[in-house]
Amino acid sequence: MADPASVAQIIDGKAIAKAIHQEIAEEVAQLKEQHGKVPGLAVVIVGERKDSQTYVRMKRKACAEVGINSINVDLPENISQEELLDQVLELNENPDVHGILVQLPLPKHINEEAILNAVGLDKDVDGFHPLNIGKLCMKGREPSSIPCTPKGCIELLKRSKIPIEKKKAVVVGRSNIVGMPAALLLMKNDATVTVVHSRTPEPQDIVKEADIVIAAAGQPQMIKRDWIKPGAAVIDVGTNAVSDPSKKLGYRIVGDVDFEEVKTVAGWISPVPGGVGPMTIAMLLRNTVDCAKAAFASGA
Ligand SMILES: Nc1nc2c(c(=O)[nH]1)N[C@@H](CN(C=O)c1ccc(C(=O)N[C@@H](CCC(=O)O)C(=O)O)cc1)CN2
Repeated sequence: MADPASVAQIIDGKAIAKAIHQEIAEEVAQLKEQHGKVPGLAVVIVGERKDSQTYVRMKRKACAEVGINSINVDLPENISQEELLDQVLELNENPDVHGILVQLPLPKHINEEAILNAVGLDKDVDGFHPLNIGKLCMKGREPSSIPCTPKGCIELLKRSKIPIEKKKAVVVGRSNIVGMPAALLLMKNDATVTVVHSRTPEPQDIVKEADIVIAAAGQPQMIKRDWIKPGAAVIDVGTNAVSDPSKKLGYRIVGDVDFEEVKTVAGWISPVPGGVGPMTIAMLLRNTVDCAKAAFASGA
């Protein structure tokens, strides 16, 4: 039985995201008053993947709730590379669109890199354009947008008053959309950062040294109690569906962290669901409003 005195503080991502939605709704109302127009986000989805459909529905609903105009672009699975590219180029030219989000993953026959490179820098609300990622790598450079999930992780730490500067941070996973940019962002915030991945020998020995752990490996409940330094902050990015016949859908979502075990040793822990996921969407709204503000300021 866990000692209740040693149970971690739960980082309530849902509540933090709700507060951010409220802040954004107020900003959008002000923009409408000042400029007579609201930010517009094009949410592009290709195909029928159930998980992507769910995330896109959540993004469109969040836009509606805060007053952002969501421009829905639903495309068939068999769309060609050229047709998709044309859609993105058209959105780049549309003055009512301030942000373009192409839901990932794309079908296998589409060259993801070519599509993400085509999103205009000033509308890159996902922060996946190579120039934005390049600027994230460099000292003294500011990307126009920062990828939503890693930005959400940092926001969770900051709003929970967890110090980052001078701390040892370990990122588990090196994906383009989470692990790699999360490591860069932690470094920008003056943490000392190590990345462990599927080819790292004995990753638990490295994770055990961390004051801050960002788990983004895509491996259900991989991180156990004995991987974690007592008092560490553990941010779980995993969204893994595991079979659970007792659930209506036949599965449930778990993170990369064994929550029940790790909460008995960590100082802070973000749950799944209700941790980083809602922050991904809150940061998308944030990036959209920031892109719109830059466009309005430039007279667009
Ligand atoms: N273009 C992009 N594609 C993808 C991104 C992204 O940032 N940009 N990230 C992921 C998926 N994702 C957003 O698209 C995302 C994942 C999870 C959640 C979320 O709120 N999850 C809930 C649980 C939901 C459930 O029960 O299924 C939670 O954690 O509480 C939001 C967004 C891949 N693609």
